[in-house]
Amino acid sequence: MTDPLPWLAPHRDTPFVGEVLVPGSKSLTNRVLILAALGDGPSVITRPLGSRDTNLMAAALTTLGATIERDGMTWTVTPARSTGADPVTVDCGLAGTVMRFVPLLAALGDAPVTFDGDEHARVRPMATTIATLRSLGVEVDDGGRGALPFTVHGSGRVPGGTVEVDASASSQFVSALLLVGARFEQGLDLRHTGGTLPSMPHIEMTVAELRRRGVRVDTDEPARWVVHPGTIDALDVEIEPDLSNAGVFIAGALVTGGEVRIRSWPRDTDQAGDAWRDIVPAFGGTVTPDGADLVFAAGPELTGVELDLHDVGELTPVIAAMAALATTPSRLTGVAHLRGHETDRLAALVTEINRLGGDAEELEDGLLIRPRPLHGDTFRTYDDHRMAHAAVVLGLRVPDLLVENVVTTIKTYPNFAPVWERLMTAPAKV
Ligand SMILES: O=C(O)C1=C[C@@H](OP(=O)(O)O)[C@@H](O)[C@H](O)C1
Ligand SMILES: C=C(OP(=O)(O)O)C(=O)O
Repeated sequence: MTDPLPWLAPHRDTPFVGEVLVPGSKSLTNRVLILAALGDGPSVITRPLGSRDTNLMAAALTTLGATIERDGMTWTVTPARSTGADPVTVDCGLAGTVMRFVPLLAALGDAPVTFDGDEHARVRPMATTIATLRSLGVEVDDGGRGALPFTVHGSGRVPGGTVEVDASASSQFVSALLLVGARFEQGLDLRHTGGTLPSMPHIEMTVAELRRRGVRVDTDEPARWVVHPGTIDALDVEIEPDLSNAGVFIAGALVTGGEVRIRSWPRDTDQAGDAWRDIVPAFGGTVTPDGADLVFAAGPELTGVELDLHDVGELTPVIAAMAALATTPSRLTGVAHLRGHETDRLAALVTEINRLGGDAEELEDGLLIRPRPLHGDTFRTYDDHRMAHAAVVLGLRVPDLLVENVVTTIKTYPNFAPVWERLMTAPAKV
């Protein structure tokens, strides 16, 4: 879905003071959907995220034989009784979790499954998925491209055992294997062999969700995971609010000198977005628990930051927007792998911040941002929801900023633009 007309981002000269309950977590919803589809009985998911990425995941699992009944904010997932053998196609859109996780499930079935996605999905790193499947003895026809589209020819069983992956381009290659490892005949003994491993909280989330469903996962050695073969228990769960997406509202409060209450912030969570509790003080702001909520408030000055974002790379675009509006320079490192995200986020952020008159520079593994007065222009979003989030944060302080294709935010946040407009155009509270 694309918007033909650029959207004028709300701008304000007064502090934004408000509260928001963000929709459910993408990463949790898509893991819980997969584990429910592999479970030993039906599972009920409450407050799932209903966005493009999770709808694509639900459609993919349905294509592979699961049944998903939706009743408002409750989805009931019944695993496939038996999979057919007729060829089927899965649309991955631009969703990393669909393109990396679902091919491993396809390997467990009998039907040839062809995976494809958006134009840009065809350049996202997928060679590790293809190599992994082949090392597990699964036939993959990729026409020699090492990328989407490709067809997985499952044979109904995967012996499993020892597997080595280089997941330096994405933690999702590890999570994909862990999610299905218990269903391999010998389980899985997985080692990451690459130099760096990004997004560790996302891998920890995968392990935690497996353990909650009775799967034995040993993590005694760094970069090694042993998943014991066995069943995956069905489990009814409620999905936590998406803390990464909460970041755009937190940034809105910080760049306007205001305050935002994020409702129902989970006290104990595996989400990468929990890192906002540490990032906000680095920008000079404060974080105060209040009942089930967290209140994030601006400090006297929005100071620049030196942050290694290796573990929480998906927060980078919004942090970069805040950095461009700060009073001192910022250095963001540890995120070379962002070049393989929805777009090359390092190049995109430099181009778009500098289009507004900013001074951003690409580093080998991150960004250097020196604040400068910015002017309005059309901020390109490259079909990347988080580039749109960066744009609207900048628009709060930069007049006449137009956001190209703001609707791209439906990837992880239905209705984002109207919600943002309503909150950000509300009168200042006194
Ligand atoms: O497993 C997941 O749910 C995710 C893992 C991370 O991917 P990378 O390790 O590729 O950054 C993250 O950035 C992405 O938004 C979601
Ligand atoms: C990198 C992201 O998404 P994906 O799951 O498509 O990799 C993201 O949401 O920032």
